Amino acid sequence: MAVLRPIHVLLAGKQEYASLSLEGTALKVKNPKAPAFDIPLQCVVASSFREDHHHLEIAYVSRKKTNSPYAFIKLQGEVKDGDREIAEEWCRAVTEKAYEGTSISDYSLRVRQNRRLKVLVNPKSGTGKAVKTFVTTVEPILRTAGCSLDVVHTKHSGHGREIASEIPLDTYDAVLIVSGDGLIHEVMNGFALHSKPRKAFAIAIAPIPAGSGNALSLNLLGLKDGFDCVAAAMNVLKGKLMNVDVCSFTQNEKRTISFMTQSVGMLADMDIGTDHLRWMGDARFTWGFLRELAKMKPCAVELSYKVETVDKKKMVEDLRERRDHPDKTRPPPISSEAESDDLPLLRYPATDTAGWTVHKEPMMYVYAGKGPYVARDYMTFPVSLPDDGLIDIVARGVSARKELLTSSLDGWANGQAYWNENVQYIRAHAYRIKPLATKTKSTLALDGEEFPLVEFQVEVIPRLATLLSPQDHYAIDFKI
Ligand SMILES: Nc1ncnc2c1ncn2[C@@H]1O[C@H](COP(=O)(O)OP(=O)(O)OP(=O)(O)O)[C@@H](O)[C@H]1O
Repeated sequence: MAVLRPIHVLLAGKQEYASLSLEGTALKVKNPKAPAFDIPLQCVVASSFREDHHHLEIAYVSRKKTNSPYAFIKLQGEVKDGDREIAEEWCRAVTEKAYEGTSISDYSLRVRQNRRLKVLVNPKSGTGKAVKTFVTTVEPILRTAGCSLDVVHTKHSGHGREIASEIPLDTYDAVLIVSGDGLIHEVMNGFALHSKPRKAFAIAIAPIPAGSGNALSLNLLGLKDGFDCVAAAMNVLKGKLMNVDVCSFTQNEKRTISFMTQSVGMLADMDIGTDHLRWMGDARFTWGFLRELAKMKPCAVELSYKVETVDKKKMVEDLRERRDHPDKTRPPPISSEAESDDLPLLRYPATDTAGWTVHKEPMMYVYAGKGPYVARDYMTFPVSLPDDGLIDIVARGVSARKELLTSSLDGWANGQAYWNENVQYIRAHAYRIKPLATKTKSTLALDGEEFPLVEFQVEVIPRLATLLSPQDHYAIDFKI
């Protein structure tokens, strides 16, 4: 493009003009008396020119070092006389290029600039810093990018569900959840109560990690960026729409949406038993695990499942295929036009038992879910796929305390516990849990929230929910 010849700018604090030029997928900034540097276009938030002050601004995010978190930076200066007549068009072209490629052609909902966002901030999540994090870190990025924001601070437990159940359709491009996984669970269950649930689920959800576990954020952004609110804000601006499976959890004929995990046994006790320690951040899970390890209490439940595969090598192969060939292996989106507005009926009524495998031996825990991470350092489902219509189940046999300790804490951090022979890893269409002993108190955790441990069934609703994601698969840090 002709206007994208280099532009010359006197940057703040400098004596000589720097040249800014677009080279490939980056803006190159060359200062006469300082090393040149690149700003990758994918990191550019906005580029603008104010004619009255001849002032140019490039807003972008960058890391100081390879492993440091992202920071939001504004490069500002006065445009040289002679370049001013092209400055406005130059900035517009740079911004346009910075948002190019953020749509994926076969997903009809195009990612747009200036997104319209409903923002839910939970003042009580995690270490209680959600409001401050949003105002100081996230909001400036979104406003600079020209997003429109409708911000609500949740006032009580259940408030997120109420808002989501009445959310107007065709008004927001995404719902931002400045909290942890609990508020995401609420919003999805609010969508399920909406008068047009399928259409509500088509509104993308984007997490801003301000909770303690932040599993969804880890699954979308990876271990390095999963707790980085600047990276999460960039996902809000540039993330692609990713359709993901959710689970339909039925207990006493009541249906609840579970987007992440269900657990019984020691891992549920570890999660629910440390809820009052949210101020500790995710260190609470390690503390809780050690506490449960001291008790070594197996859980007495019957697990039955409609299996797809138990072949661990095959599941790794499927993961590799999905990662290496996302376009070939991604199932087509479910067209909201062709479907009814309602949620699908259950495919597996309680009477359906043919072809189900039943497992009654004592176990330390049963953990089922979608998405590799359940918390930082806890990659429980390393081979999980977002949209295969299946749920991954981990059933941990009873073993010696020492073996459980060494294989778990180390093995979960990098997912290698997957290969442990005491870990049965099942990929299923649906499963059921029936408590066998009524005297031992046991816990059921659904997306990290406590539920009564009475009989329940889980089956997958394929690709019902929509997320914003930098890539259209989970961020996979599992060595395969
Ligand atoms: N104003 C409020 N007062 C009390 N509770 C609230 C309020 N707003 C939301 N909640 C509740 O706070 C709970 C905890 O939030 P959330 O799960 O998002 O954070 P977290 O537990 O710190 O993080 P994570 O689930 O990732 O570990 C949610 O279940 C939600 O219902």
